[in-house]
Amino acid sequence: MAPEINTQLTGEKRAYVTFLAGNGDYVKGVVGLAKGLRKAKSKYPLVVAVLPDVPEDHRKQLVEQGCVVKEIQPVYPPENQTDFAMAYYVINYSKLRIWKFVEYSKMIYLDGDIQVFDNIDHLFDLPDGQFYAVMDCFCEKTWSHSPQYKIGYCQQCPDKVTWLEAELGPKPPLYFNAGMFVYEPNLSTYHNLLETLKVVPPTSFAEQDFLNMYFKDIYKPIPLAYNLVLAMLWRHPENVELDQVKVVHYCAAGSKPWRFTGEEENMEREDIKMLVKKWWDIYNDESLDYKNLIGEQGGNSHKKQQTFQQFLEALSEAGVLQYVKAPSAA
Ligand SMILES: O=c1ccn([C@@H]2O[C@H](COP(=O)(O)OP(=O)(O)O)[C@@H](O)[C@H]2O)c(=O)[nH]1
Ligand SMILES: OC[C@H]1O[C@H](O[C@@H]2[C@@H](O)[C@H](O)[C@@H](O)[C@H](O)[C@@H]2O)[C@H](O)[C@@H](O)[C@H]1O
Ligand SMILES: [Mn+2]
Repeated sequence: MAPEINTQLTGEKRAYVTFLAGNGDYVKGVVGLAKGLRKAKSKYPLVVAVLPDVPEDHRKQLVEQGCVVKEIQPVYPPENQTDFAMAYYVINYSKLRIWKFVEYSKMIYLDGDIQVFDNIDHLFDLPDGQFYAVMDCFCEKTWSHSPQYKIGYCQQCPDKVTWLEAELGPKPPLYFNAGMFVYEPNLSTYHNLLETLKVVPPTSFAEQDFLNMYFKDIYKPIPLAYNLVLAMLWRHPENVELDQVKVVHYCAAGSKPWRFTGEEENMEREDIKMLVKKWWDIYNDESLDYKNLIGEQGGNSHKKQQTFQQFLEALSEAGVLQYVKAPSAA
């Protein structure tokens, strides 16, 4: 499809956004995500917030896949001795920079290890003023540091083990997985996030814990179909309707499709192997490459689009209209 101007005359600009750090293989995840959003016929672009260490050729790949690449500076937590659940989680605080993308009124954040298999554009129409995300699960070993894990309590099955308020204090508020969320960029929120971060001691799940603390009063759970944390398949199968799942989050140890070996625990499961194949089918589908879709439209509509873009630029310069020149659906 031709690159659409992501313009709504109401000034409501929307986009998906992901985060890329390092010169490693996560870029494959982001390319896969860009192609998955295109296959799901999303009408919004994919913005990629890249750290300075993302090499030029990775950035070029993303632009060639129709992504809007925006460089951000890292965000570090205060000096700490925290034993993060994964040592590399410390770079995930940089995700906080996406709150300053105020040229967009609403964004959906997706980790680079997420794939969108069905259109979820309707989530942009959720009421403003809330923070939407899917509830996480506390049953994996990555949670072994937590009181929840120690007593076998999980919000996914709150009646299985009673939370003993007398012993443990108040039950923890609902907790979301920070691999996917619907939010509104806002400069004062952005500055307040960074100021608050300076005085909050870091904890195991880094920015995920921080975001849960920060947004706990406006957090609204959305169905698991919008962010299937793979561990749910073996921890809470009764909560999963796999054929209804729209978004899959390859966060379980050993499940990243681009480095999948099938050797880690649970990776021999047929549903995991099916989901990894589904990811590869999109990644390898050349018909989903941005350049091939533009080619299909033929040059003339591309020419028309360029003229239209010049027209919009003129309106924008005149201050009549704000628009973001962006390809559609990444
Ligand atoms: O080396 C890295 C590690 C992480 N990420 C980004 O940070 C996100 C969060 O990390 P990850 O998904 O590995 O955490 P998990 O969801 O597996 O706990 C990734 O999806 C990527 O978007 C990245 O770009 N490079
Ligand atoms: O930096 C902390 C990360 O914490 C989260 O991942 C965790 C969490 O989901 C645990 O509940 C699982 O047990 C674990 O496997 C998984 O990696 C987010 O997915 C990621 O985006 C990022 O915020
Ligand atoms: Mn992830």
